Amino acid sequence: MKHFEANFDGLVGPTHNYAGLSFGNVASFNNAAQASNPKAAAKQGLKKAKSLAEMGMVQGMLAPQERPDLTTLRRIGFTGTDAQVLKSAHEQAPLLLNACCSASSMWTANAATISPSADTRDKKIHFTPANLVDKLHRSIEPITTGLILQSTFSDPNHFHHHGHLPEHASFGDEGAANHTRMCAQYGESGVELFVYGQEATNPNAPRPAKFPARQTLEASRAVARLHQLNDSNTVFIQQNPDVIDQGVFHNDVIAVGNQNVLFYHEQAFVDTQNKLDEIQSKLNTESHFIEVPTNKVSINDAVKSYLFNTQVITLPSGEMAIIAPTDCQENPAVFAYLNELVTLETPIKKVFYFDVKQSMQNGGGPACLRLRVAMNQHELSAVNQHTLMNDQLFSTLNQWVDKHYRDRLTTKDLADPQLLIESRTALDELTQIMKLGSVYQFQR
Ligand SMILES: N=C(N)NCCC[C@H](NC(=O)CCC(=O)O)C(=O)O
Repeated sequence: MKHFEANFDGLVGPTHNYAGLSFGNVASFNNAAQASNPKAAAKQGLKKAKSLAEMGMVQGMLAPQERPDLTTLRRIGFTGTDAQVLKSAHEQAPLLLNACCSASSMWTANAATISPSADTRDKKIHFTPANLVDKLHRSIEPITTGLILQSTFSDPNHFHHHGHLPEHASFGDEGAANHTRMCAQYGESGVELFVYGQEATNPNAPRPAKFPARQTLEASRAVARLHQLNDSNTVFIQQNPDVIDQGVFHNDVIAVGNQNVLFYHEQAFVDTQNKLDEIQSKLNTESHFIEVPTNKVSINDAVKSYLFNTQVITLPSGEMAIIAPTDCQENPAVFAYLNELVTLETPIKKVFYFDVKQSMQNGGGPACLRLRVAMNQHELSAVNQHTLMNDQLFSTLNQWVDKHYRDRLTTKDLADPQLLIESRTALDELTQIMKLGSVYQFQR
């Protein structure tokens, strides 16, 4: 049976803005308080998704979350009409209002961890929404994420949905941004790499000194248990705490895998050689470990350009390609490295560049914008077909963006009651376009 990797990109929501909410994420901090362009952001994302579909990839879209999040604002004590809630939050606690308005669900690499049916004991695809507890604005995502995933992958014969992990720092979980899977073919059992930033329950284990380590080993192990994986198809690897302190807030900022390729920076991990040996011993195919040395690409250049937040995809021809942000073209060291990479003896033969600058300015590159689901033809038939990218969905969603999105937004605009109305109107229409049912609180 045919099997492949599908990518589900996050549709950028109407409140996309720069609020400097992510301590440890250099771009988010540096661009705080700049004006954003939600319309351009959504269109950049749609263009990337459509281009991958045109390359012959299976491409889906995941709906954004409801923002401003009035449910959370009421939960923390703001009362009255919706407009009054926004006004008093703006006056009394503007930073909390910003957190409740972030369009951060666009980075669907953080939506969940997914294990394909080839790896799991019950032979179903497993989904665990990430609790994202390290950041307030992201910790309010998992319940709606679960609902959106369930309405996208609804057939219980194929899809096994779990709740998010306990909402405590010991179980900090950032989803697929700290998880990658290696395999020979997508439909064959593979090895799932869980990359964690710290061991929460072991105070003597290494951890970063300056910035938070968002993913814990305890969370990674819990997800592996829930997903019915075992020792022979998992490897747990610690991220190098020194690079977290240089702005590598997720593993997908420093490493990415696809099939038998692991593309990573020399400084990405702790105990690198032993971990590579463990991966190779558990994998039933010859691996290509493509290690990028510091003397070719510094950590600073990797963080600025997002060289590793690229998608490594297998094209229908069997060749691999890298989907990179245009920022990689603009960085001389990184551009030179990529030009050299395609000439080397590795499966990666092409690089395609995409302008996703609206997302990059908040620290989200091409790989942050997508959630990978390895699946077979039967499983794909069981997916909500209205979420799959094609000419029609592309043009419908572009028109929908043109109709509802602003082309300029600052944090000052977030209390505007009109923005709430615009967002709800847009999302209500979107649930009809994508046949999602009532996934939002305002629809319930
Ligand atoms: N690497 C992956 N997979 N995802 C990138 C997530 C970026 C996101 N930025 C933000 O949430 C910034 C929001 C703001 O500052 O307005 C984050 O830090 O969680």
